[in-house]
Formats: sequence, structure tokens, C-alpha cells
Amino acid sequence: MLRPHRRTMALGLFLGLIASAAGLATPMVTKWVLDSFSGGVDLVTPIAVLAALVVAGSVITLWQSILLGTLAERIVLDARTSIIRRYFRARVLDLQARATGELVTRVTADTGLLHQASSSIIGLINAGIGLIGTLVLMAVLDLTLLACTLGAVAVVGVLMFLLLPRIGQAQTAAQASVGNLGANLEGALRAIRTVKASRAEGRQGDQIVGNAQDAARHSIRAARVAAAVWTIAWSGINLAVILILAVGAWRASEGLLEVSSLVAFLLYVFQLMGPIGELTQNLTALQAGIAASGRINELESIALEPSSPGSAEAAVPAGSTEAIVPAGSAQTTGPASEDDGPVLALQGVTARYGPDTSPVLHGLDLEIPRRGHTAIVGPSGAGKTTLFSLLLRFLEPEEGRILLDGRPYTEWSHREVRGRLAYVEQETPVVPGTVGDNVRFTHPDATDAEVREVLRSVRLDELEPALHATDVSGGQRQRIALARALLRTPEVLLLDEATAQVDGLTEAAVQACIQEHARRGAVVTIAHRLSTVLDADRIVVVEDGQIRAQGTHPELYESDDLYRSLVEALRIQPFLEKQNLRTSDLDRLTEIQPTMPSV
Ligand SMILES: Nc1ncnc2c1ncn2[C@@H]1O[C@H](COP(=O)(O)OP(=O)(O)OP(=O)(O)O)[C@@H](O)[C@H]1O
Repeated sequence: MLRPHRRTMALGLFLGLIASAAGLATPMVTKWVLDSFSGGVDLVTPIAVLAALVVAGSVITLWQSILLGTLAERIVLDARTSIIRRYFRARVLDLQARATGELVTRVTADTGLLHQASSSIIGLINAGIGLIGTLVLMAVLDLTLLACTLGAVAVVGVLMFLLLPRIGQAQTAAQASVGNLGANLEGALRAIRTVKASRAEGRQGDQIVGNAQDAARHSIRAARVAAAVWTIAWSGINLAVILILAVGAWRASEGLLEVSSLVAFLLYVFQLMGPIGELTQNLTALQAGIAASGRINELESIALEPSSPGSAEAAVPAGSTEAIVPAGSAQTTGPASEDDGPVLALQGVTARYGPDTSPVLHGLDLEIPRRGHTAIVGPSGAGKTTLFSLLLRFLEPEEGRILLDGRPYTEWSHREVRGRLAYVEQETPVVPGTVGDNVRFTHPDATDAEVREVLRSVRLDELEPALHATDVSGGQRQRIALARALLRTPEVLLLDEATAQVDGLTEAAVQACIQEHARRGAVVTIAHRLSTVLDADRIVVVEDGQIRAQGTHPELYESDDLYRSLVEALRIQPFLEKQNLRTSDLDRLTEIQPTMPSV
């Protein structure tokens, strides 16, 4: 993380060294002042030098602080930028396998810890050089006193060496607790209605406060160790001062040491507090930073989606640069004509979610024609959503291949494939933002006229004047998502129907829209509603990751037991038979619905 800022670091280090040198020279110049004073010679020059040293030292220290403070913010920004970009380039399933709140804390909390740590390396070098410099100048003054000082420094050093790793361990544990806190809090807030309705506020609150308490406990442990380290350093130096004062006074009285040298030596001993304090602080910050960067680097295990065709199976390692291959350059096989053959085809596709899990789809063959409505039905867990994940390239097949316009997916980039599809997901069909933002989400350049037209087509005329609204109902949400998907007429519309019951009007509006769209392009729905199944031109029955049957409603109702039981579970057939209605009559029903007082 520091590497891109080498030059700033070098400048910071250089400034630090000058400041240290100015600091180191001060006691020597003080001795010069004292010697001049007792010798009765010119006092002005040494005092002017002393003042110049103090001023120069202060200015350089100021410059260095600003430089390193700015550097620290840049490093935090770099880390945040790279994590955010990584999240959006990551493979969907890898990202979804982790708790959202935890991913968020890595961007917000963990990167913050890099702030202090980033300048700690310079601080450490500065402090190390300051320490060595001070010891060398002490040696010049008096070797006996230096031996006393070294004894104290050695004891302090050993104790710090033993204690410092504990700070790192405590920090890592504290950050992990903050990660859990983020994950649990995000989950609980997202489900706040269920939490309240279940009267579980207390329990949820306690659990998350527990995470906060864990974080505090570990941080307090780190703070205590840091305080102990600091106290040891401080009292070690103070003991050294007393020892030096005693030994120095005795040596001065014996005539073995000048008083001015003793004063200078004591000034150096006091100055030792600086580098030792700096060493302690920087080592503590570095421990926290190493713990944080460990958690940040761990994110590199999230595999990225390849952005160029031909490398679909390979997870892209962190930091690699991928060339974007121009569309069409990889065109080597397949019928290129857009008007013949199916738009999408799966050939012998087997897929699984992890190396240790069993396949969810087994040798699946399916063709999606260029026009018309294909409904996918099947029991829960049959693999319907997995099929969509494959079409959208959230998941790659283990065996077999998927073709778009007769060309294998591996020859298209993810963006090219997704550019041909529109997708309405079941659970979270809208993104945060206004109605207008949502409708324009895929095509931000869409005009107001286009937005209004597509809203009218999904019968959301009432939202036309309210494009800036953010509060919408559940049924409106579905239609807003559909409007987004239908803006600029996609070639293939993938619609994962909401399982929650929507009102008749919403259902009718969605249905009419799908029918209209199916005349111009392909629509594939994961059907959870009676009307969707009945309206489809073709129905695909999926069971245990395989296609069990395909056909029209009457064909399948006649020939397939599973289909019949699925449809009967939807209770449509008895209703239709009793009312002597046909599927097409439903259209008429939905058309007259708006004028009926109640349905
Ligand atoms: N992200 C995942 N990681 C591991 N296994 C998964 C994942 N998603 C789905 N599965 C498993 O794959 C199988 C098929 O799931 P899928 O979601 O495709 O079924 P479905 O037909 O869409 O079911 P439903 O109608 O209930 O949504 C299930 O056994 C499920 O447990």
C-alpha cells in the first residue's frame, strides 16, 4: 500500500532525519554555550546557533507532519478505492457468500487503522536513527554513563519486545468483532420489520451490543498493554536518569567528568524519551495497521469476474490487468446470423456451487427461441434460479456450454452477454434511489419521454409525476423493476417472479407487458403465478436439476403428473373449469378489472 508513495515517503524520511539531527545537535550546542559562559568568551554565536537549530527543527517537523498526514489520508483513500472496485468486480456468488455488513466494515473501519500505521514506518526509522545518534553522542561525552544508559535501554527493549505482539493480537480480535458487529447490525436492520413483529428487539440488540462489547474488551486489552509498554519505557528512562545523576555527580566530584558534559549527557538522556516514545507509539500503530491490512489483503481471496472473453473459468488473481478484447474479435465459430436458431442455448450443462457440493444441474439441454414467452416451473430447489445464474454468468458451468447467438459464452465477455439480457430479480428488484433513478439504472442516458413511456407500458402512469419519489409500494416496486428491464427493449428478458401475492391489477399489468414484449423478443420467467404459466408459449418443467418435460399448458397438463400437481397447487385449473374459461379469457378479465369495483 505504501509502494506507490515511495517518493513522498523518502522526502518524509529525509525531513525526519534533518529534524533528528537538529534535535541531536542541541545538547552539544548547549554544552558549547555553557563552556563559553565559564570560559568568558563570545556567547552570541552559540546562542544564535541554538536558536537557529530550534527554529529549523520546528519548521521541518511541521512540514514533515503535514506531508505524512496527507500521505496517510491518501493511503486510506487508495485502500478504500481498491476494495470498493474489487467488490464490484467480484464474482457475485463469492461476494454473496459473505456477510454484507462485514464487507462494509472492511472498507470503513479497517482502512481507518491504516492512517496511523502508514507514517509509522518513517516514524520507526526516524526514532531508530534518533536513538542510535543519541547513543553515539553519549559515547562521545562519557562511556561509563553510556554503559548505565545502555543497561536501562536493554531492559526496556526486552520488555517491549515481549509485550508488543500482544497489542497486535488484541487489535486483530477487536477488528474481527467490529466485523461481526457490522454483519449482524446490517442483517438486523434490514429485517427490522420482522425483528419488531417478533418482539426480538431486545435479543437482537443484546447480541449486537455483545459484539460491540467484545470489540471494546479486545481494544481495552490492547490499550492496557500499550499503557504498560509506555510506562515501562518512561520509568526505565527515569531510573536511568537517577542512576546517571548519581554516577555522574560522583565522577564530576572526582574530576573525571566536566559538569557541562554531565548536563549535556542528562539532556541526551531526556531526549531519549523522544525516540523511545516514538518507537513505542509507532510499533503500536504498526501492529494495528498490520492487523488491518491482513484483513484487507484477505479480501483478495474473493475471486474476480474475468472481463475478457475466453477466460471464463479462471478467477482473475488480484492486481492483474486484463485486456478488454473488442467485441467480435473472438468470433471463430457458430452461426453468426442473428435471425436463425435460438438466442440462448444450454448444451449438456452441469453446474455446482462449490467443489465439495454435488451438482445442482445435471446435463441440462435447453433452447430459448428469439421470440415468445418461456415459463420455467418446478418444485422448490429444482434449480430454476441456478439456471438464471448461469445465463447471467453469476455461475459458470462445470461441463457443457451455453451459447448466445450460436457462439459459446466463453467467446463473449460478461458485459457483452449481460448487455443482451435484462433481468428482474425476485427479492430486491429496486436499487436505492428515486423511481427515475431506478428506471434509468441500465440506461442512464434515457430521456424523460422514454421513461414516461415505459412507465405507462407497465401501467405505472400514477408515478409519472413522481419520478423523484423514493417511497413506493411492493407492487409498484415490481413494476418499476420491470420498467427498468423493458426500457430500450432488451432481446431477452429474464424475470424471476415475486412469490409474494401481488394485487390483480399489478399482475394484469405485468402479464400484459410480458405478452407484448414476447411478440418482439424472448421472455423467460421463473413462474410462480397461475396467469404467467397459462400465458406462456412454452413451459419447461425442471426437477432435480434436469428438464423433466417441455410443452404447452394443455399438453403438459395432460401428460405430466408433476406439472399437473404444480398447477393444481396454484388452483387454477379447477377455477377455469368451473367457470368454463379458457386461458385467453383471463386477458379479457384483466382488461375489464379496472372498471370493476371489486374482484
Ligand atoms: N449460493 C448457493 N450456494 C450453494 N448452494 C446453493 C446456492 N444457491 C442455491 N443452492 C442450492 O442449489 C439447489 C437449487 O437451488 P435453486 O435456487 O436454483 O432452486 P430453485 O428451483 O430456484 O428454488 P426456489 O423455487 O425455492 O427458489 C438447492 O439445493 C440449493 O440449496
